[in-house]
Amino acid sequence: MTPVPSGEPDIQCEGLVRIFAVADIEVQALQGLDLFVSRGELVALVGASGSGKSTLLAILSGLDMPTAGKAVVAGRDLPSLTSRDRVTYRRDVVGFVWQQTARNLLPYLSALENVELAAAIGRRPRAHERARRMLELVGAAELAERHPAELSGGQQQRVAIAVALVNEPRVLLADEPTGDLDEEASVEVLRTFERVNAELGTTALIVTHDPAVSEHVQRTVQIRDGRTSSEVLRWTHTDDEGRQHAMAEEFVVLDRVGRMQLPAGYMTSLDLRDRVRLQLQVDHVAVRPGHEGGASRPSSVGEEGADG
Ligand SMILES: Nc1ncnc2c1ncn2[C@@H]1O[C@H](COP(=O)(O)OP(=O)(O)OP(=O)(O)O)[C@@H](O)[C@H]1O
Repeated sequence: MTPVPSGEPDIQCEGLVRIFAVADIEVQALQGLDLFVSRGELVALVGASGSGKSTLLAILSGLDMPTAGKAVVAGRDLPSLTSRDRVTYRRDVVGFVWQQTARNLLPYLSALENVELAAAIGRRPRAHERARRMLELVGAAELAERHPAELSGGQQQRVAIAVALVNEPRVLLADEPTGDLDEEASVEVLRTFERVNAELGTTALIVTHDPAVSEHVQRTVQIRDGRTSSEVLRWTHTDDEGRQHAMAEEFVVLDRVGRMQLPAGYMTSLDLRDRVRLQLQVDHVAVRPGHEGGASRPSSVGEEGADG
């Protein structure tokens, strides 16, 4: 596989399309999705049920192939990987944490044995020491000898993070890792993601419905109808007196050809539908309903400014 060029984002999706054919019907699960995640970033992906989150994760984890578009993870061009490359990719490049704890851990092995087994499959030397170190990192050192049935849901997910990271993957993918947990356990698991991201610098993408996630990540990306629609960026601002303030701002995602998604609430409140009028102002673009004042008249080719 090709070496990773430095400075490239760890996850690059451009114009990603995934169409499922069910009987005579085609379902467009991803409709030209763009997503870039830099090396070492911790990003949450949120979106309504059916918006395409799991489809994206299946592609990024090497389980599914896109119908069209670009998907590059840690320098690996996913659509062009052979089935053999795919095995190496899944073993060495990406780690996973799934919602269902049973999918993450083997029930008849202790926490430590689960992590050791993953290290052995990854053919890593000193599997035992590595596994112990990983359990320490996720705050589960004292749980090493317990079997999954003897651990709470949150503890199981922390051990699952140790399993996912023991082979030092470049990218960690998590699908609803807090989906089955109560609020307290969710926070504990999200803090663990923050800690491993800070200490190991692993790039992480967490798919979630959990509204608490945004406080634990640098960026929350919203996906709607198979495309990224908005992003919330978070940062810490230090004022003149040295006090630190948590800041957040939401942006709408604009792709390279100028497409964006208006928030559903804006469309409803101004009854924006079918077509709209755009007007270029000095420092912004105005969007107005296209169906007022005889507006539904189609503008002729070459007519400047649909606002007339
Ligand atoms: N194997 C499949 N065959 C047919 N349609 C599929 C398949 N997988 C997903 N879809 C469809 O693609 C769309 C996106 O589904 P996906 O599971 O990616 O959404 P999601 O955002 O992960 O939803 P949820 O939050 O409920 O898990 C949906 O309309 C879904 O019905």
